[in-house]
Amino acid sequence: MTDEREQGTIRVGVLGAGGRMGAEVCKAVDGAADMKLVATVDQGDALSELTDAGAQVVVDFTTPDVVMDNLRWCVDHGVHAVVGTTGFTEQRLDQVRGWLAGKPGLGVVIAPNFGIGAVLMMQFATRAARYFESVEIIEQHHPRKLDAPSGTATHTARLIAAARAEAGLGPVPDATADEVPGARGADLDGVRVHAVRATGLVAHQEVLFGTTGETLTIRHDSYDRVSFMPGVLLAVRAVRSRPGLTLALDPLLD
Ligand SMILES: NC(=O)C1=CN([C@@H]2O[C@H](COP(=O)(O)OP(=O)(O)OC[C@H]3O[C@@H](n4cnc5c(N)ncnc54)[C@H](O)[C@@H]3O)[C@@H](O)[C@H]2O)C=CC1
Ligand SMILES: O=C(O)C1=N[C@H](C(=O)O)C[C@H](O)C1
Repeated sequence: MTDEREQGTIRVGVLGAGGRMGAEVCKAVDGAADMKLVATVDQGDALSELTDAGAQVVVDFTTPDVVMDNLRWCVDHGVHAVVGTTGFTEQRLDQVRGWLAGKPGLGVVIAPNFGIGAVLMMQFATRAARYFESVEIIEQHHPRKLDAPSGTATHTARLIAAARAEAGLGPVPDATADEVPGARGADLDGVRVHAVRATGLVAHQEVLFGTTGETLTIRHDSYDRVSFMPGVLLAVRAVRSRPGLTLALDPLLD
C-alpha cells in the first residue's frame, strides 16, 4: 500500500459498485494505469471496507436516499469523494459545504453529469439562454431511473434561470389556462422540464429555445455509460488537489 502511494497510484473505492454506473466505474478504474481499485462496496456492505482498504478517493453512484449518509461518512473519515449520484438540492449542497468547512484539505466533487458532451450542452444552453424568450427542457432516460426530472435537467434549469434573470428576462410566455396535471411538465425555477422514460434509452437531453421566427435545439445523447468514464476519471485525478466542494465538471475542464 505504501509503495503504491509513494509511486502516485490513486487508491480508489467504489460505492454502488454493483449498479449500472458503479460496475462501469470499477472497469474504468481497473483500466487506468495511475489508479488501483481497492474496494467495491454495495448495499449491505460495511463502509469501513473503504478505509480498511486504504481508499484515498471514493466514487459514489448509489441512490439519492443514501448518498448523503455515504458522503458524511467519507468526510468524517477524511476520504476524498467524487459523487455522481443525483438528488443534490441547494440545501444538500450547503450541508456538504458545512461538513467540509471543518476539514481543510479534503475535496468533494459532485457532478450531475460526467459526460463531457453533456457538460458542453449545459454550457451552450447557458450561453444561449439570454437570447430567447422561450425555453423548455426535454430529458429522456431508461425506465429504471428512480428520479425525475434528472439531475442534469435540474442543473440545466438552474443555470438557464440564472442566465435569464441576469439578462432581465421575464417569465417564459405561456397562455395555458386549462391543463391536465403534468401536461406542461415540471416547473423548475420557471423553466418547464419534461421527463421521458423508455426502454432502449440511456441518457439524453434537449434544450429547446424559441424566439420570434426561430428556434434553437441543443441536444446531447449518451448511448453508453462508458461516455461518463473520462469525466469520472478526470474528477478522481483532480479531487485531492481541490479542497472544498467542486460543483459540476466545468472547473476541471477549464
Ligand atoms: N453524474 C452522472 O454522470 C451520472 C449519474 N447517474 C446517477 O447515479 C446514480 C446511480 O445510477 P445507476 O448506476 O443507474 O443506478 P443503479 O440502481 O444501477 O445502481 C445503484 C447501486 O447503488 C447500490 N446501493 C444502494 N444503496 C447503497 C448503499 N447504502 N451503499 C452502497 N451501495 C448502495 C445499489 O444496490 C445499486 O447497486 C443515480 O442517481 C443516477 O441518476 C447515473 C449516470 C451518470
Ligand atoms: O440515471 C441516469 O442514468 C443518469 N443520471 C444522471 C441524471 O439524473 O442527470 C446523469 C445522466 O443523465 C444519466
